[in-house]
Amino acid sequence: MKVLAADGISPKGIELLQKEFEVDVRDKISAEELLEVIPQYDALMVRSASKVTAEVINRAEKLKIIGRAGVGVDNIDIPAATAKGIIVINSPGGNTIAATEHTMAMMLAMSRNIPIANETMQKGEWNRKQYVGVELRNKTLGVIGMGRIGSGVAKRAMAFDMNVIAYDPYINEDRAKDLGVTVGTLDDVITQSDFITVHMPLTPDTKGMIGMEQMKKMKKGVRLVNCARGGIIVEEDLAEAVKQGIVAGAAIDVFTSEPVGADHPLVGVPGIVLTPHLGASTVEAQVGVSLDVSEGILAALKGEPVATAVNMAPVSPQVMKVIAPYLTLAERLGGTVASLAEAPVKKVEVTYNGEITEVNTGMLTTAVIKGLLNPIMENDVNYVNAPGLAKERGIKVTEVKKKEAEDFANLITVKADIGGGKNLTVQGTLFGSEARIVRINKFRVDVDPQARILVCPHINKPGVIGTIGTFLGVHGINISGMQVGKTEVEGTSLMVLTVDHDIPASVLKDVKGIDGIIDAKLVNFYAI
Ligand SMILES: NC(=O)c1ccc[n+]([C@@H]2O[C@H](COP(=O)([O-])OP(=O)(O)OC[C@H]3O[C@@H](n4cnc5c(N)ncnc54)[C@H](O)[C@@H]3O)[C@@H](O)[C@H]2O)c1
Ligand SMILES: O=C(O)CC[C@@H](O)C(=O)O
Repeated sequence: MKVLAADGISPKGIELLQKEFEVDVRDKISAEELLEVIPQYDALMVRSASKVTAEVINRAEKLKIIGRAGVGVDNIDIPAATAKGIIVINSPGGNTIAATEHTMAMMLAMSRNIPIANETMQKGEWNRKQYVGVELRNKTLGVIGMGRIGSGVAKRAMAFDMNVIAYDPYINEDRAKDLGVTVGTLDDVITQSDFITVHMPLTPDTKGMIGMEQMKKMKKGVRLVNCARGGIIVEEDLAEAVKQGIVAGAAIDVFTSEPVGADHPLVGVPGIVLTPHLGASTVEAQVGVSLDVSEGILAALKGEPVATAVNMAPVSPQVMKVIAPYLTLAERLGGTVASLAEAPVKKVEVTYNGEITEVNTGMLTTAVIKGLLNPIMENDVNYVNAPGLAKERGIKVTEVKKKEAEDFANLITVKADIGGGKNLTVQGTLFGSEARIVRINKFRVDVDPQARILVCPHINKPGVIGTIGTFLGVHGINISGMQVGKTEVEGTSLMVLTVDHDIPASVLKDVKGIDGIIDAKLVNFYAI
């Protein structure tokens, strides 16, 4: 498999990927070049420079995952990726400290005139009177967006003896109070703050949130900081407000359109400090984000779920710890159902019993659907596209949770409605860390869902098992394991043979013709 690492990704993550995959590193790649080369790649890693548009995504032929070495995924067309079943991951925390510290650096640099003082001194000037600054102590800092970076900035600002007032419509008020932050409305922040810093993504709600109208309501001498996304503060309005003295100063790291040239409205305005999107540019953060996305890409290319996928329901690390051991089992139960079903599955009910019901099992249900669809779909089915594909095919999926354990501490039951009043049920559990299928329809079994299994309901009479063994042997198919159902149902039993070789359709047809064999279905776990 091939990975393209664009935009100057730190070598640490690339080294990790190179152990398993071929990695092409293109620190600078134009939009045209990206379009041209994308069909070759299974995974793409970018920072903020490359725009992964719908056109790039639709041109991709093998792409399975896009890794954003950073937080903001606004340079990736997520709906286009989701529609194609491409996982998009980011590094939600890898550069938090870097961006937090950059915000503090910008706030201090702006309030103490450091950039201009340095610039003039480098020219041999000694201007002490001209560059008198203001202190942070006892000032009110308004934080808009109290997520990872906003909270980090608030905490640090309090160490500078600032009062912090925050606005975030989705804020966890208890956490804000624990931090010692006052929670207010947007208007409170705008009218009461001496410094205002924004830390939210660029969305239709946040775009242009701070323009001339808001700036005119602000305290005289207010200073603004934007290390989040260009466009949250209207650039032309900010330039004008600083020129007119409505706003005393600004420190801006991010821009509506990057890179920025000398013609940008904020360039050359005295009182405005600019940096070229350096918020995440520390050695530590670049190593962090590079490792985060590389680990995600490694997992995704092995078909494992990635907790940092942004186009899937988020799964917390705590929940992931509980459900991770069951993912393969769930997928194999789905695959077993697909292989045993005589007709298209119309409905799937996944029932969870036992302790596992205490966490969100949504991802396990997706794993069941992934396993159910993978053997029958041309294209790869993954955690991103499985729910949508099931819906497209009219398969209704429901989840049931029963806290009480049955015979096993935890049990997953997949019941499929295959129409005509017929159902198919497969149950599985974990014995330690080992997956086991413990029931197929009414038959109690103990099957290791590995390699290939041949599932044969048969009449419980002498000679049937021997005949099938000899028949497969004649066709060069070795049996490496065998299980006969522990229950007999109306004179029938279930035989599950682990076979070392694929069974051609013609041989399978003949197996079905053996006296006493009711049916024979191959479950090939390599294809699930
Ligand atoms: N300059 C850089 O290099 C750099 C580096 C890292 C992150 N960032 C950017 O910083 C921003 C914040 O990153 P984070 O990691 O703290 O994200 P986060 O997801 O932890 O926090 C974002 C916060 O914004 C809040 N929010 C959303 N809509 C809002 C609205 N309408 N009004 C107020 N608050 C709103 C959310 O509730 C959330 O708490 C992102 O845009 C990210 O891309 C920039
Ligand atoms: O890649 C970068 O350096 C910028 C990253 C930053 O904007 C982010 O959203 O994480």
